[in-house]
Amino acid sequence: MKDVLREEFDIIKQRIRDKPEGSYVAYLTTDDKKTALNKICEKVGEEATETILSAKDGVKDDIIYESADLIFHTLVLLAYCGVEYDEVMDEFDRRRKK
Ligand SMILES: N=c1c2ncn([C@@H]3O[C@H](COP(=O)(O)OP(=O)(O)OP(=O)(O)O)[C@@H](O)[C@H]3O)c2ncn1[C@@H]1O[C@H](COP(=O)(O)O)[C@@H](O)[C@H]1O
Repeated sequence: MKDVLREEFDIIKQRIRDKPEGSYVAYLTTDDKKTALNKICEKVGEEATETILSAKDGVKDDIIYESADLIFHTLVLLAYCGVEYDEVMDEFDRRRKK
């Protein structure tokens, strides 16, 4: 099965590295480290709140849309902090009840 999240993570890393014109990820990550981290964390917090509100409203399409925003910004945070996708997957694997 195609691993869309892994592919997305690789694109995010490429955008952080190359900072192409018009890239949203580049916009979030181009400032000095403290500012960039604040910008990313603010988005993660905002999207978490929107996900919670959508769950409470109970509209499935909104929950999907907002949680995709949350997961996307979490991937940006991980990539910016130098965490590899596989390191998070390994942690899930470690927790899995065998
Ligand atoms: N998956 C995403 C993605 N998900 C969300 N976003 C952006 O995240 C921002 C979310 O901000 P807001 O919540 O304020 O905006 P909103 O969701 O439109 O509005 P509300 O939820 O507030 O109603 C928007 O600007 C979205 O465009 C994304 N921006 C980019 N990607 C992917 O990331 C990769 C790199 O993108 P670029 O860096 O733009 O090249 C590409 O594969 C893109 O498809």
